[in-house]
Amino acid sequence: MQKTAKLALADGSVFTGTAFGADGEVHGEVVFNTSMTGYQEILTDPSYCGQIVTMTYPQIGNYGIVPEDVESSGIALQGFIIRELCEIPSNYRATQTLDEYLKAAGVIGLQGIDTRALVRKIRTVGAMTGVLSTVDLDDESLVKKAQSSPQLVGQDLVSQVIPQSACEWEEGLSELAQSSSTHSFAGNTIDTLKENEGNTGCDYHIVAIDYGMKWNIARHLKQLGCKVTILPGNCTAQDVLDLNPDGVFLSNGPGDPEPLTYAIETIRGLLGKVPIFGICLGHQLLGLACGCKTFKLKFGHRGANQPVVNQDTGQVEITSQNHGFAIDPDSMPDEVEVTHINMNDNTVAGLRHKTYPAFSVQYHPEASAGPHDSHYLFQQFFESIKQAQVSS
Ligand SMILES: NC(=O)CC[C@H](N)C(=O)O
Repeated sequence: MQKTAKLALADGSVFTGTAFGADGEVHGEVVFNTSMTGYQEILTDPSYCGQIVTMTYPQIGNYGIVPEDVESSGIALQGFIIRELCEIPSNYRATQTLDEYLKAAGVIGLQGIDTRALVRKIRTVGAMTGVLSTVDLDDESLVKKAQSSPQLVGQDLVSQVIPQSACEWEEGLSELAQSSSTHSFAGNTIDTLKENEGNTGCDYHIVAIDYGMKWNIARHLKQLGCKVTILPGNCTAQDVLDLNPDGVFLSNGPGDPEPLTYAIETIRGLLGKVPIFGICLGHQLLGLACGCKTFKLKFGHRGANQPVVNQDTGQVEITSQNHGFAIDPDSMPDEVEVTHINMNDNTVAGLRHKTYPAFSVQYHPEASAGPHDSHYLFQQFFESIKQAQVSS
């Protein structure tokens, strides 16, 4: 029997559809993702903590759930909204349907609403707080709850998703990921790249500071030959330096970067002492540590086809993105320069410190899901480590 679920937004609108996944009630910032594939990677990306995610692609669930494709140990997002659930997936790798997966994880799903109308509203009004419920179906009550639920700005959501302790990361890319990555390396496999380009990270010890890291980043670093030590996002600069790393990686993560003063302080303590590479939240935190400011975008960038232009080469990369905040270019101190720009709205998509070996991007070179155009950034990180070692 079909069960009703409702989404109410803080602006007073209510969307009524059919429930799938778990029962209950949640609140969160309602955002949308335009990727045609990758719902499993989106569900398990810890950066969505505190958010209710709507997919714009009309049918979701077609290839089921594959245990080895997860980006973290669980689902951090609050709720999942789609136009239509595919109930009979077709994929030899799948072990579960999307419905079964969300039920087991206790995550509420809503299907059968006009997701295009919802996305147009978010684009017009901006990302809003919403309440998703299968238990309270009273419109007025739900709208009131949406209006009184906390906003995402100003909250520290990282503390909800960071690992409890340090660990060594041992997993490389899956065989399938390795073979599909070959396209993006101009016909080279990762192994031939290692042989041809010499030191592509082999033997480097990378400390990855985990603010809610997508596992495919660690898989890439491992696959490229690094020893990868993961430290929780609340570590100190001394914790990192005690491990004597060759390079430090700053991960993606959820929510507003500005309240994360402990992370910003740690990065300040590392700048100039060790080469740094940051992705997404890691990029925003590096910027803040260098003296930049961040601001909230109207509705963010979440999808797998965001065009970014590299200011050094003039080349355009098609990138995977998931963020709601960005670096304010007017706040940049002289020591920092913009390296990449998002071509949809000219926001800052990459930066570099002019004197210290430290750079970062607002998007996801590890893809998962998405194109592999930006994989070269891992090589760039290794190059900056090599140069730092030569000149020291
Ligand atoms: N994927 C991420 O790291 C997201 C960064 C940050 N939480 C934002 O929304 O902008």
